[in-house]
Amino acid sequence: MDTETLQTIVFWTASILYAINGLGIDTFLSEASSVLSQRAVYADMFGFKHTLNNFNHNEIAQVKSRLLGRLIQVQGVNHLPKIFPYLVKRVEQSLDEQVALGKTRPDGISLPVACTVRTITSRVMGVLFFGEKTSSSPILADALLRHSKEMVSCMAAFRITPSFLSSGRFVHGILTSESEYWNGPEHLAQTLLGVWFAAAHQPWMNLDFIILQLCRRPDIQDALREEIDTLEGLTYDKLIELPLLDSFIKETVRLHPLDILAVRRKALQPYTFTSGSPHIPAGATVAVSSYDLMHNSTDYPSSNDFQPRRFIDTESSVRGTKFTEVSEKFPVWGYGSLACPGRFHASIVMKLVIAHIVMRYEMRLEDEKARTFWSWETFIMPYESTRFVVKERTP
Ligand code: HEM
Repeated sequence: MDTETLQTIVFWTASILYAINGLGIDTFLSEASSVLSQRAVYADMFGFKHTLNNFNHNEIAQVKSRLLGRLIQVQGVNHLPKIFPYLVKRVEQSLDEQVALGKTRPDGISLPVACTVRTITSRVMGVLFFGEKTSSSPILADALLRHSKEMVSCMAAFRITPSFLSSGRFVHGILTSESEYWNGPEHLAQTLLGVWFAAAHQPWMNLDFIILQLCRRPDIQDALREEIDTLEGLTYDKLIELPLLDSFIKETVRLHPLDILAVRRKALQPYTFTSGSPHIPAGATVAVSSYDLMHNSTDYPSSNDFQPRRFIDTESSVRGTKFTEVSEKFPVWGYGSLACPGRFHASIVMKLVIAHIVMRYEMRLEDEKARTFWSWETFIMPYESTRFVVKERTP
């Protein structure tokens, strides 16, 4: 794909999806702000309208519903340095647990990449969401781990279920017996689980691709060790500033985004952009091609090459930009006022997990030829069966 994909019209199973890069994300979002809904996209994608009552799935952008996001982004980030030591403890503990579950081989311990990073990420995020004590309950920890997996299964199921079967009354009636269930604390819990899904689902998949990259590149493992070794004691402030770690993560995510589209918005009414095109019918989804934006050869010279130091060394405009930065050149966090409020949480958890794994183990793929990812619609997903071998480093 290239930037000409702007006017690409992709016919999807039920709705029409337009990839619009030529307008620029700013124009696309500001011009059509009164008719485009982010929430309606996720409601369709995850089937919320079938399972959540009182959920205004066609909302455009109200201050009240953004409150949680604002809290995460402002208050949540302010608290990260204080929570950091508890996160470190949980990473160490869950890494030990996962390694103990691995298969011993003459050259190390073999572990499934996806299951290992998913479990560690979920355990660490659990501390952020529920505190050290509550999140250490094995029942809660397992339920949290299962939740995002089951959400993804529901998402796939609702995409293929005939609409009369997945209608709100049918499924909701079974789940709740049409009671007041969703109006009380359970409604609050459901909202929290919505944010939990946002937090638990994506970081582990990014980490999966990062571990695969590290396995293929022992030189990067060494370079990261050298960088982390320069720190005297791992603190939040020091970890977020490590340039190679940040650039390496950002480059891996640039080349392996989980979705080749970004900033998806559903048109609640028909809309024609002032330039005269494109015309978006009501019910269609509009998005930008993150693939094209992140392969643009002006910002990313030799854009298909993996360059772990790209954001440190390049002469292009992306030099010095950080993983957590929201930009048209890196739209994985979305864009504008609805951009992901949890990106600082995601970044610190990912950095902590990588730092601990590379400092304790050397790693490689169990089978160099194993398939590592598959795609579904516009999504790219890690294979569950890919394994890596970790070997304890000698100090
Ligand atoms: C690598 C990990 C993550 C990625 C790639 C990611 C990406 C995104 C994207 C693309 C959006 C939609 C933005 C838009 O449509 O413009 C979003 C929304 C959101 N994310 Fe994340 N996210 C990640 C981790 C997290 C974490 C750890 C949290 C919570 C601590 C979180 C909480 C949220 C919430 C609450 C929203 C909805 C915001 C709103 O509607 O105002 N995300 N995320």
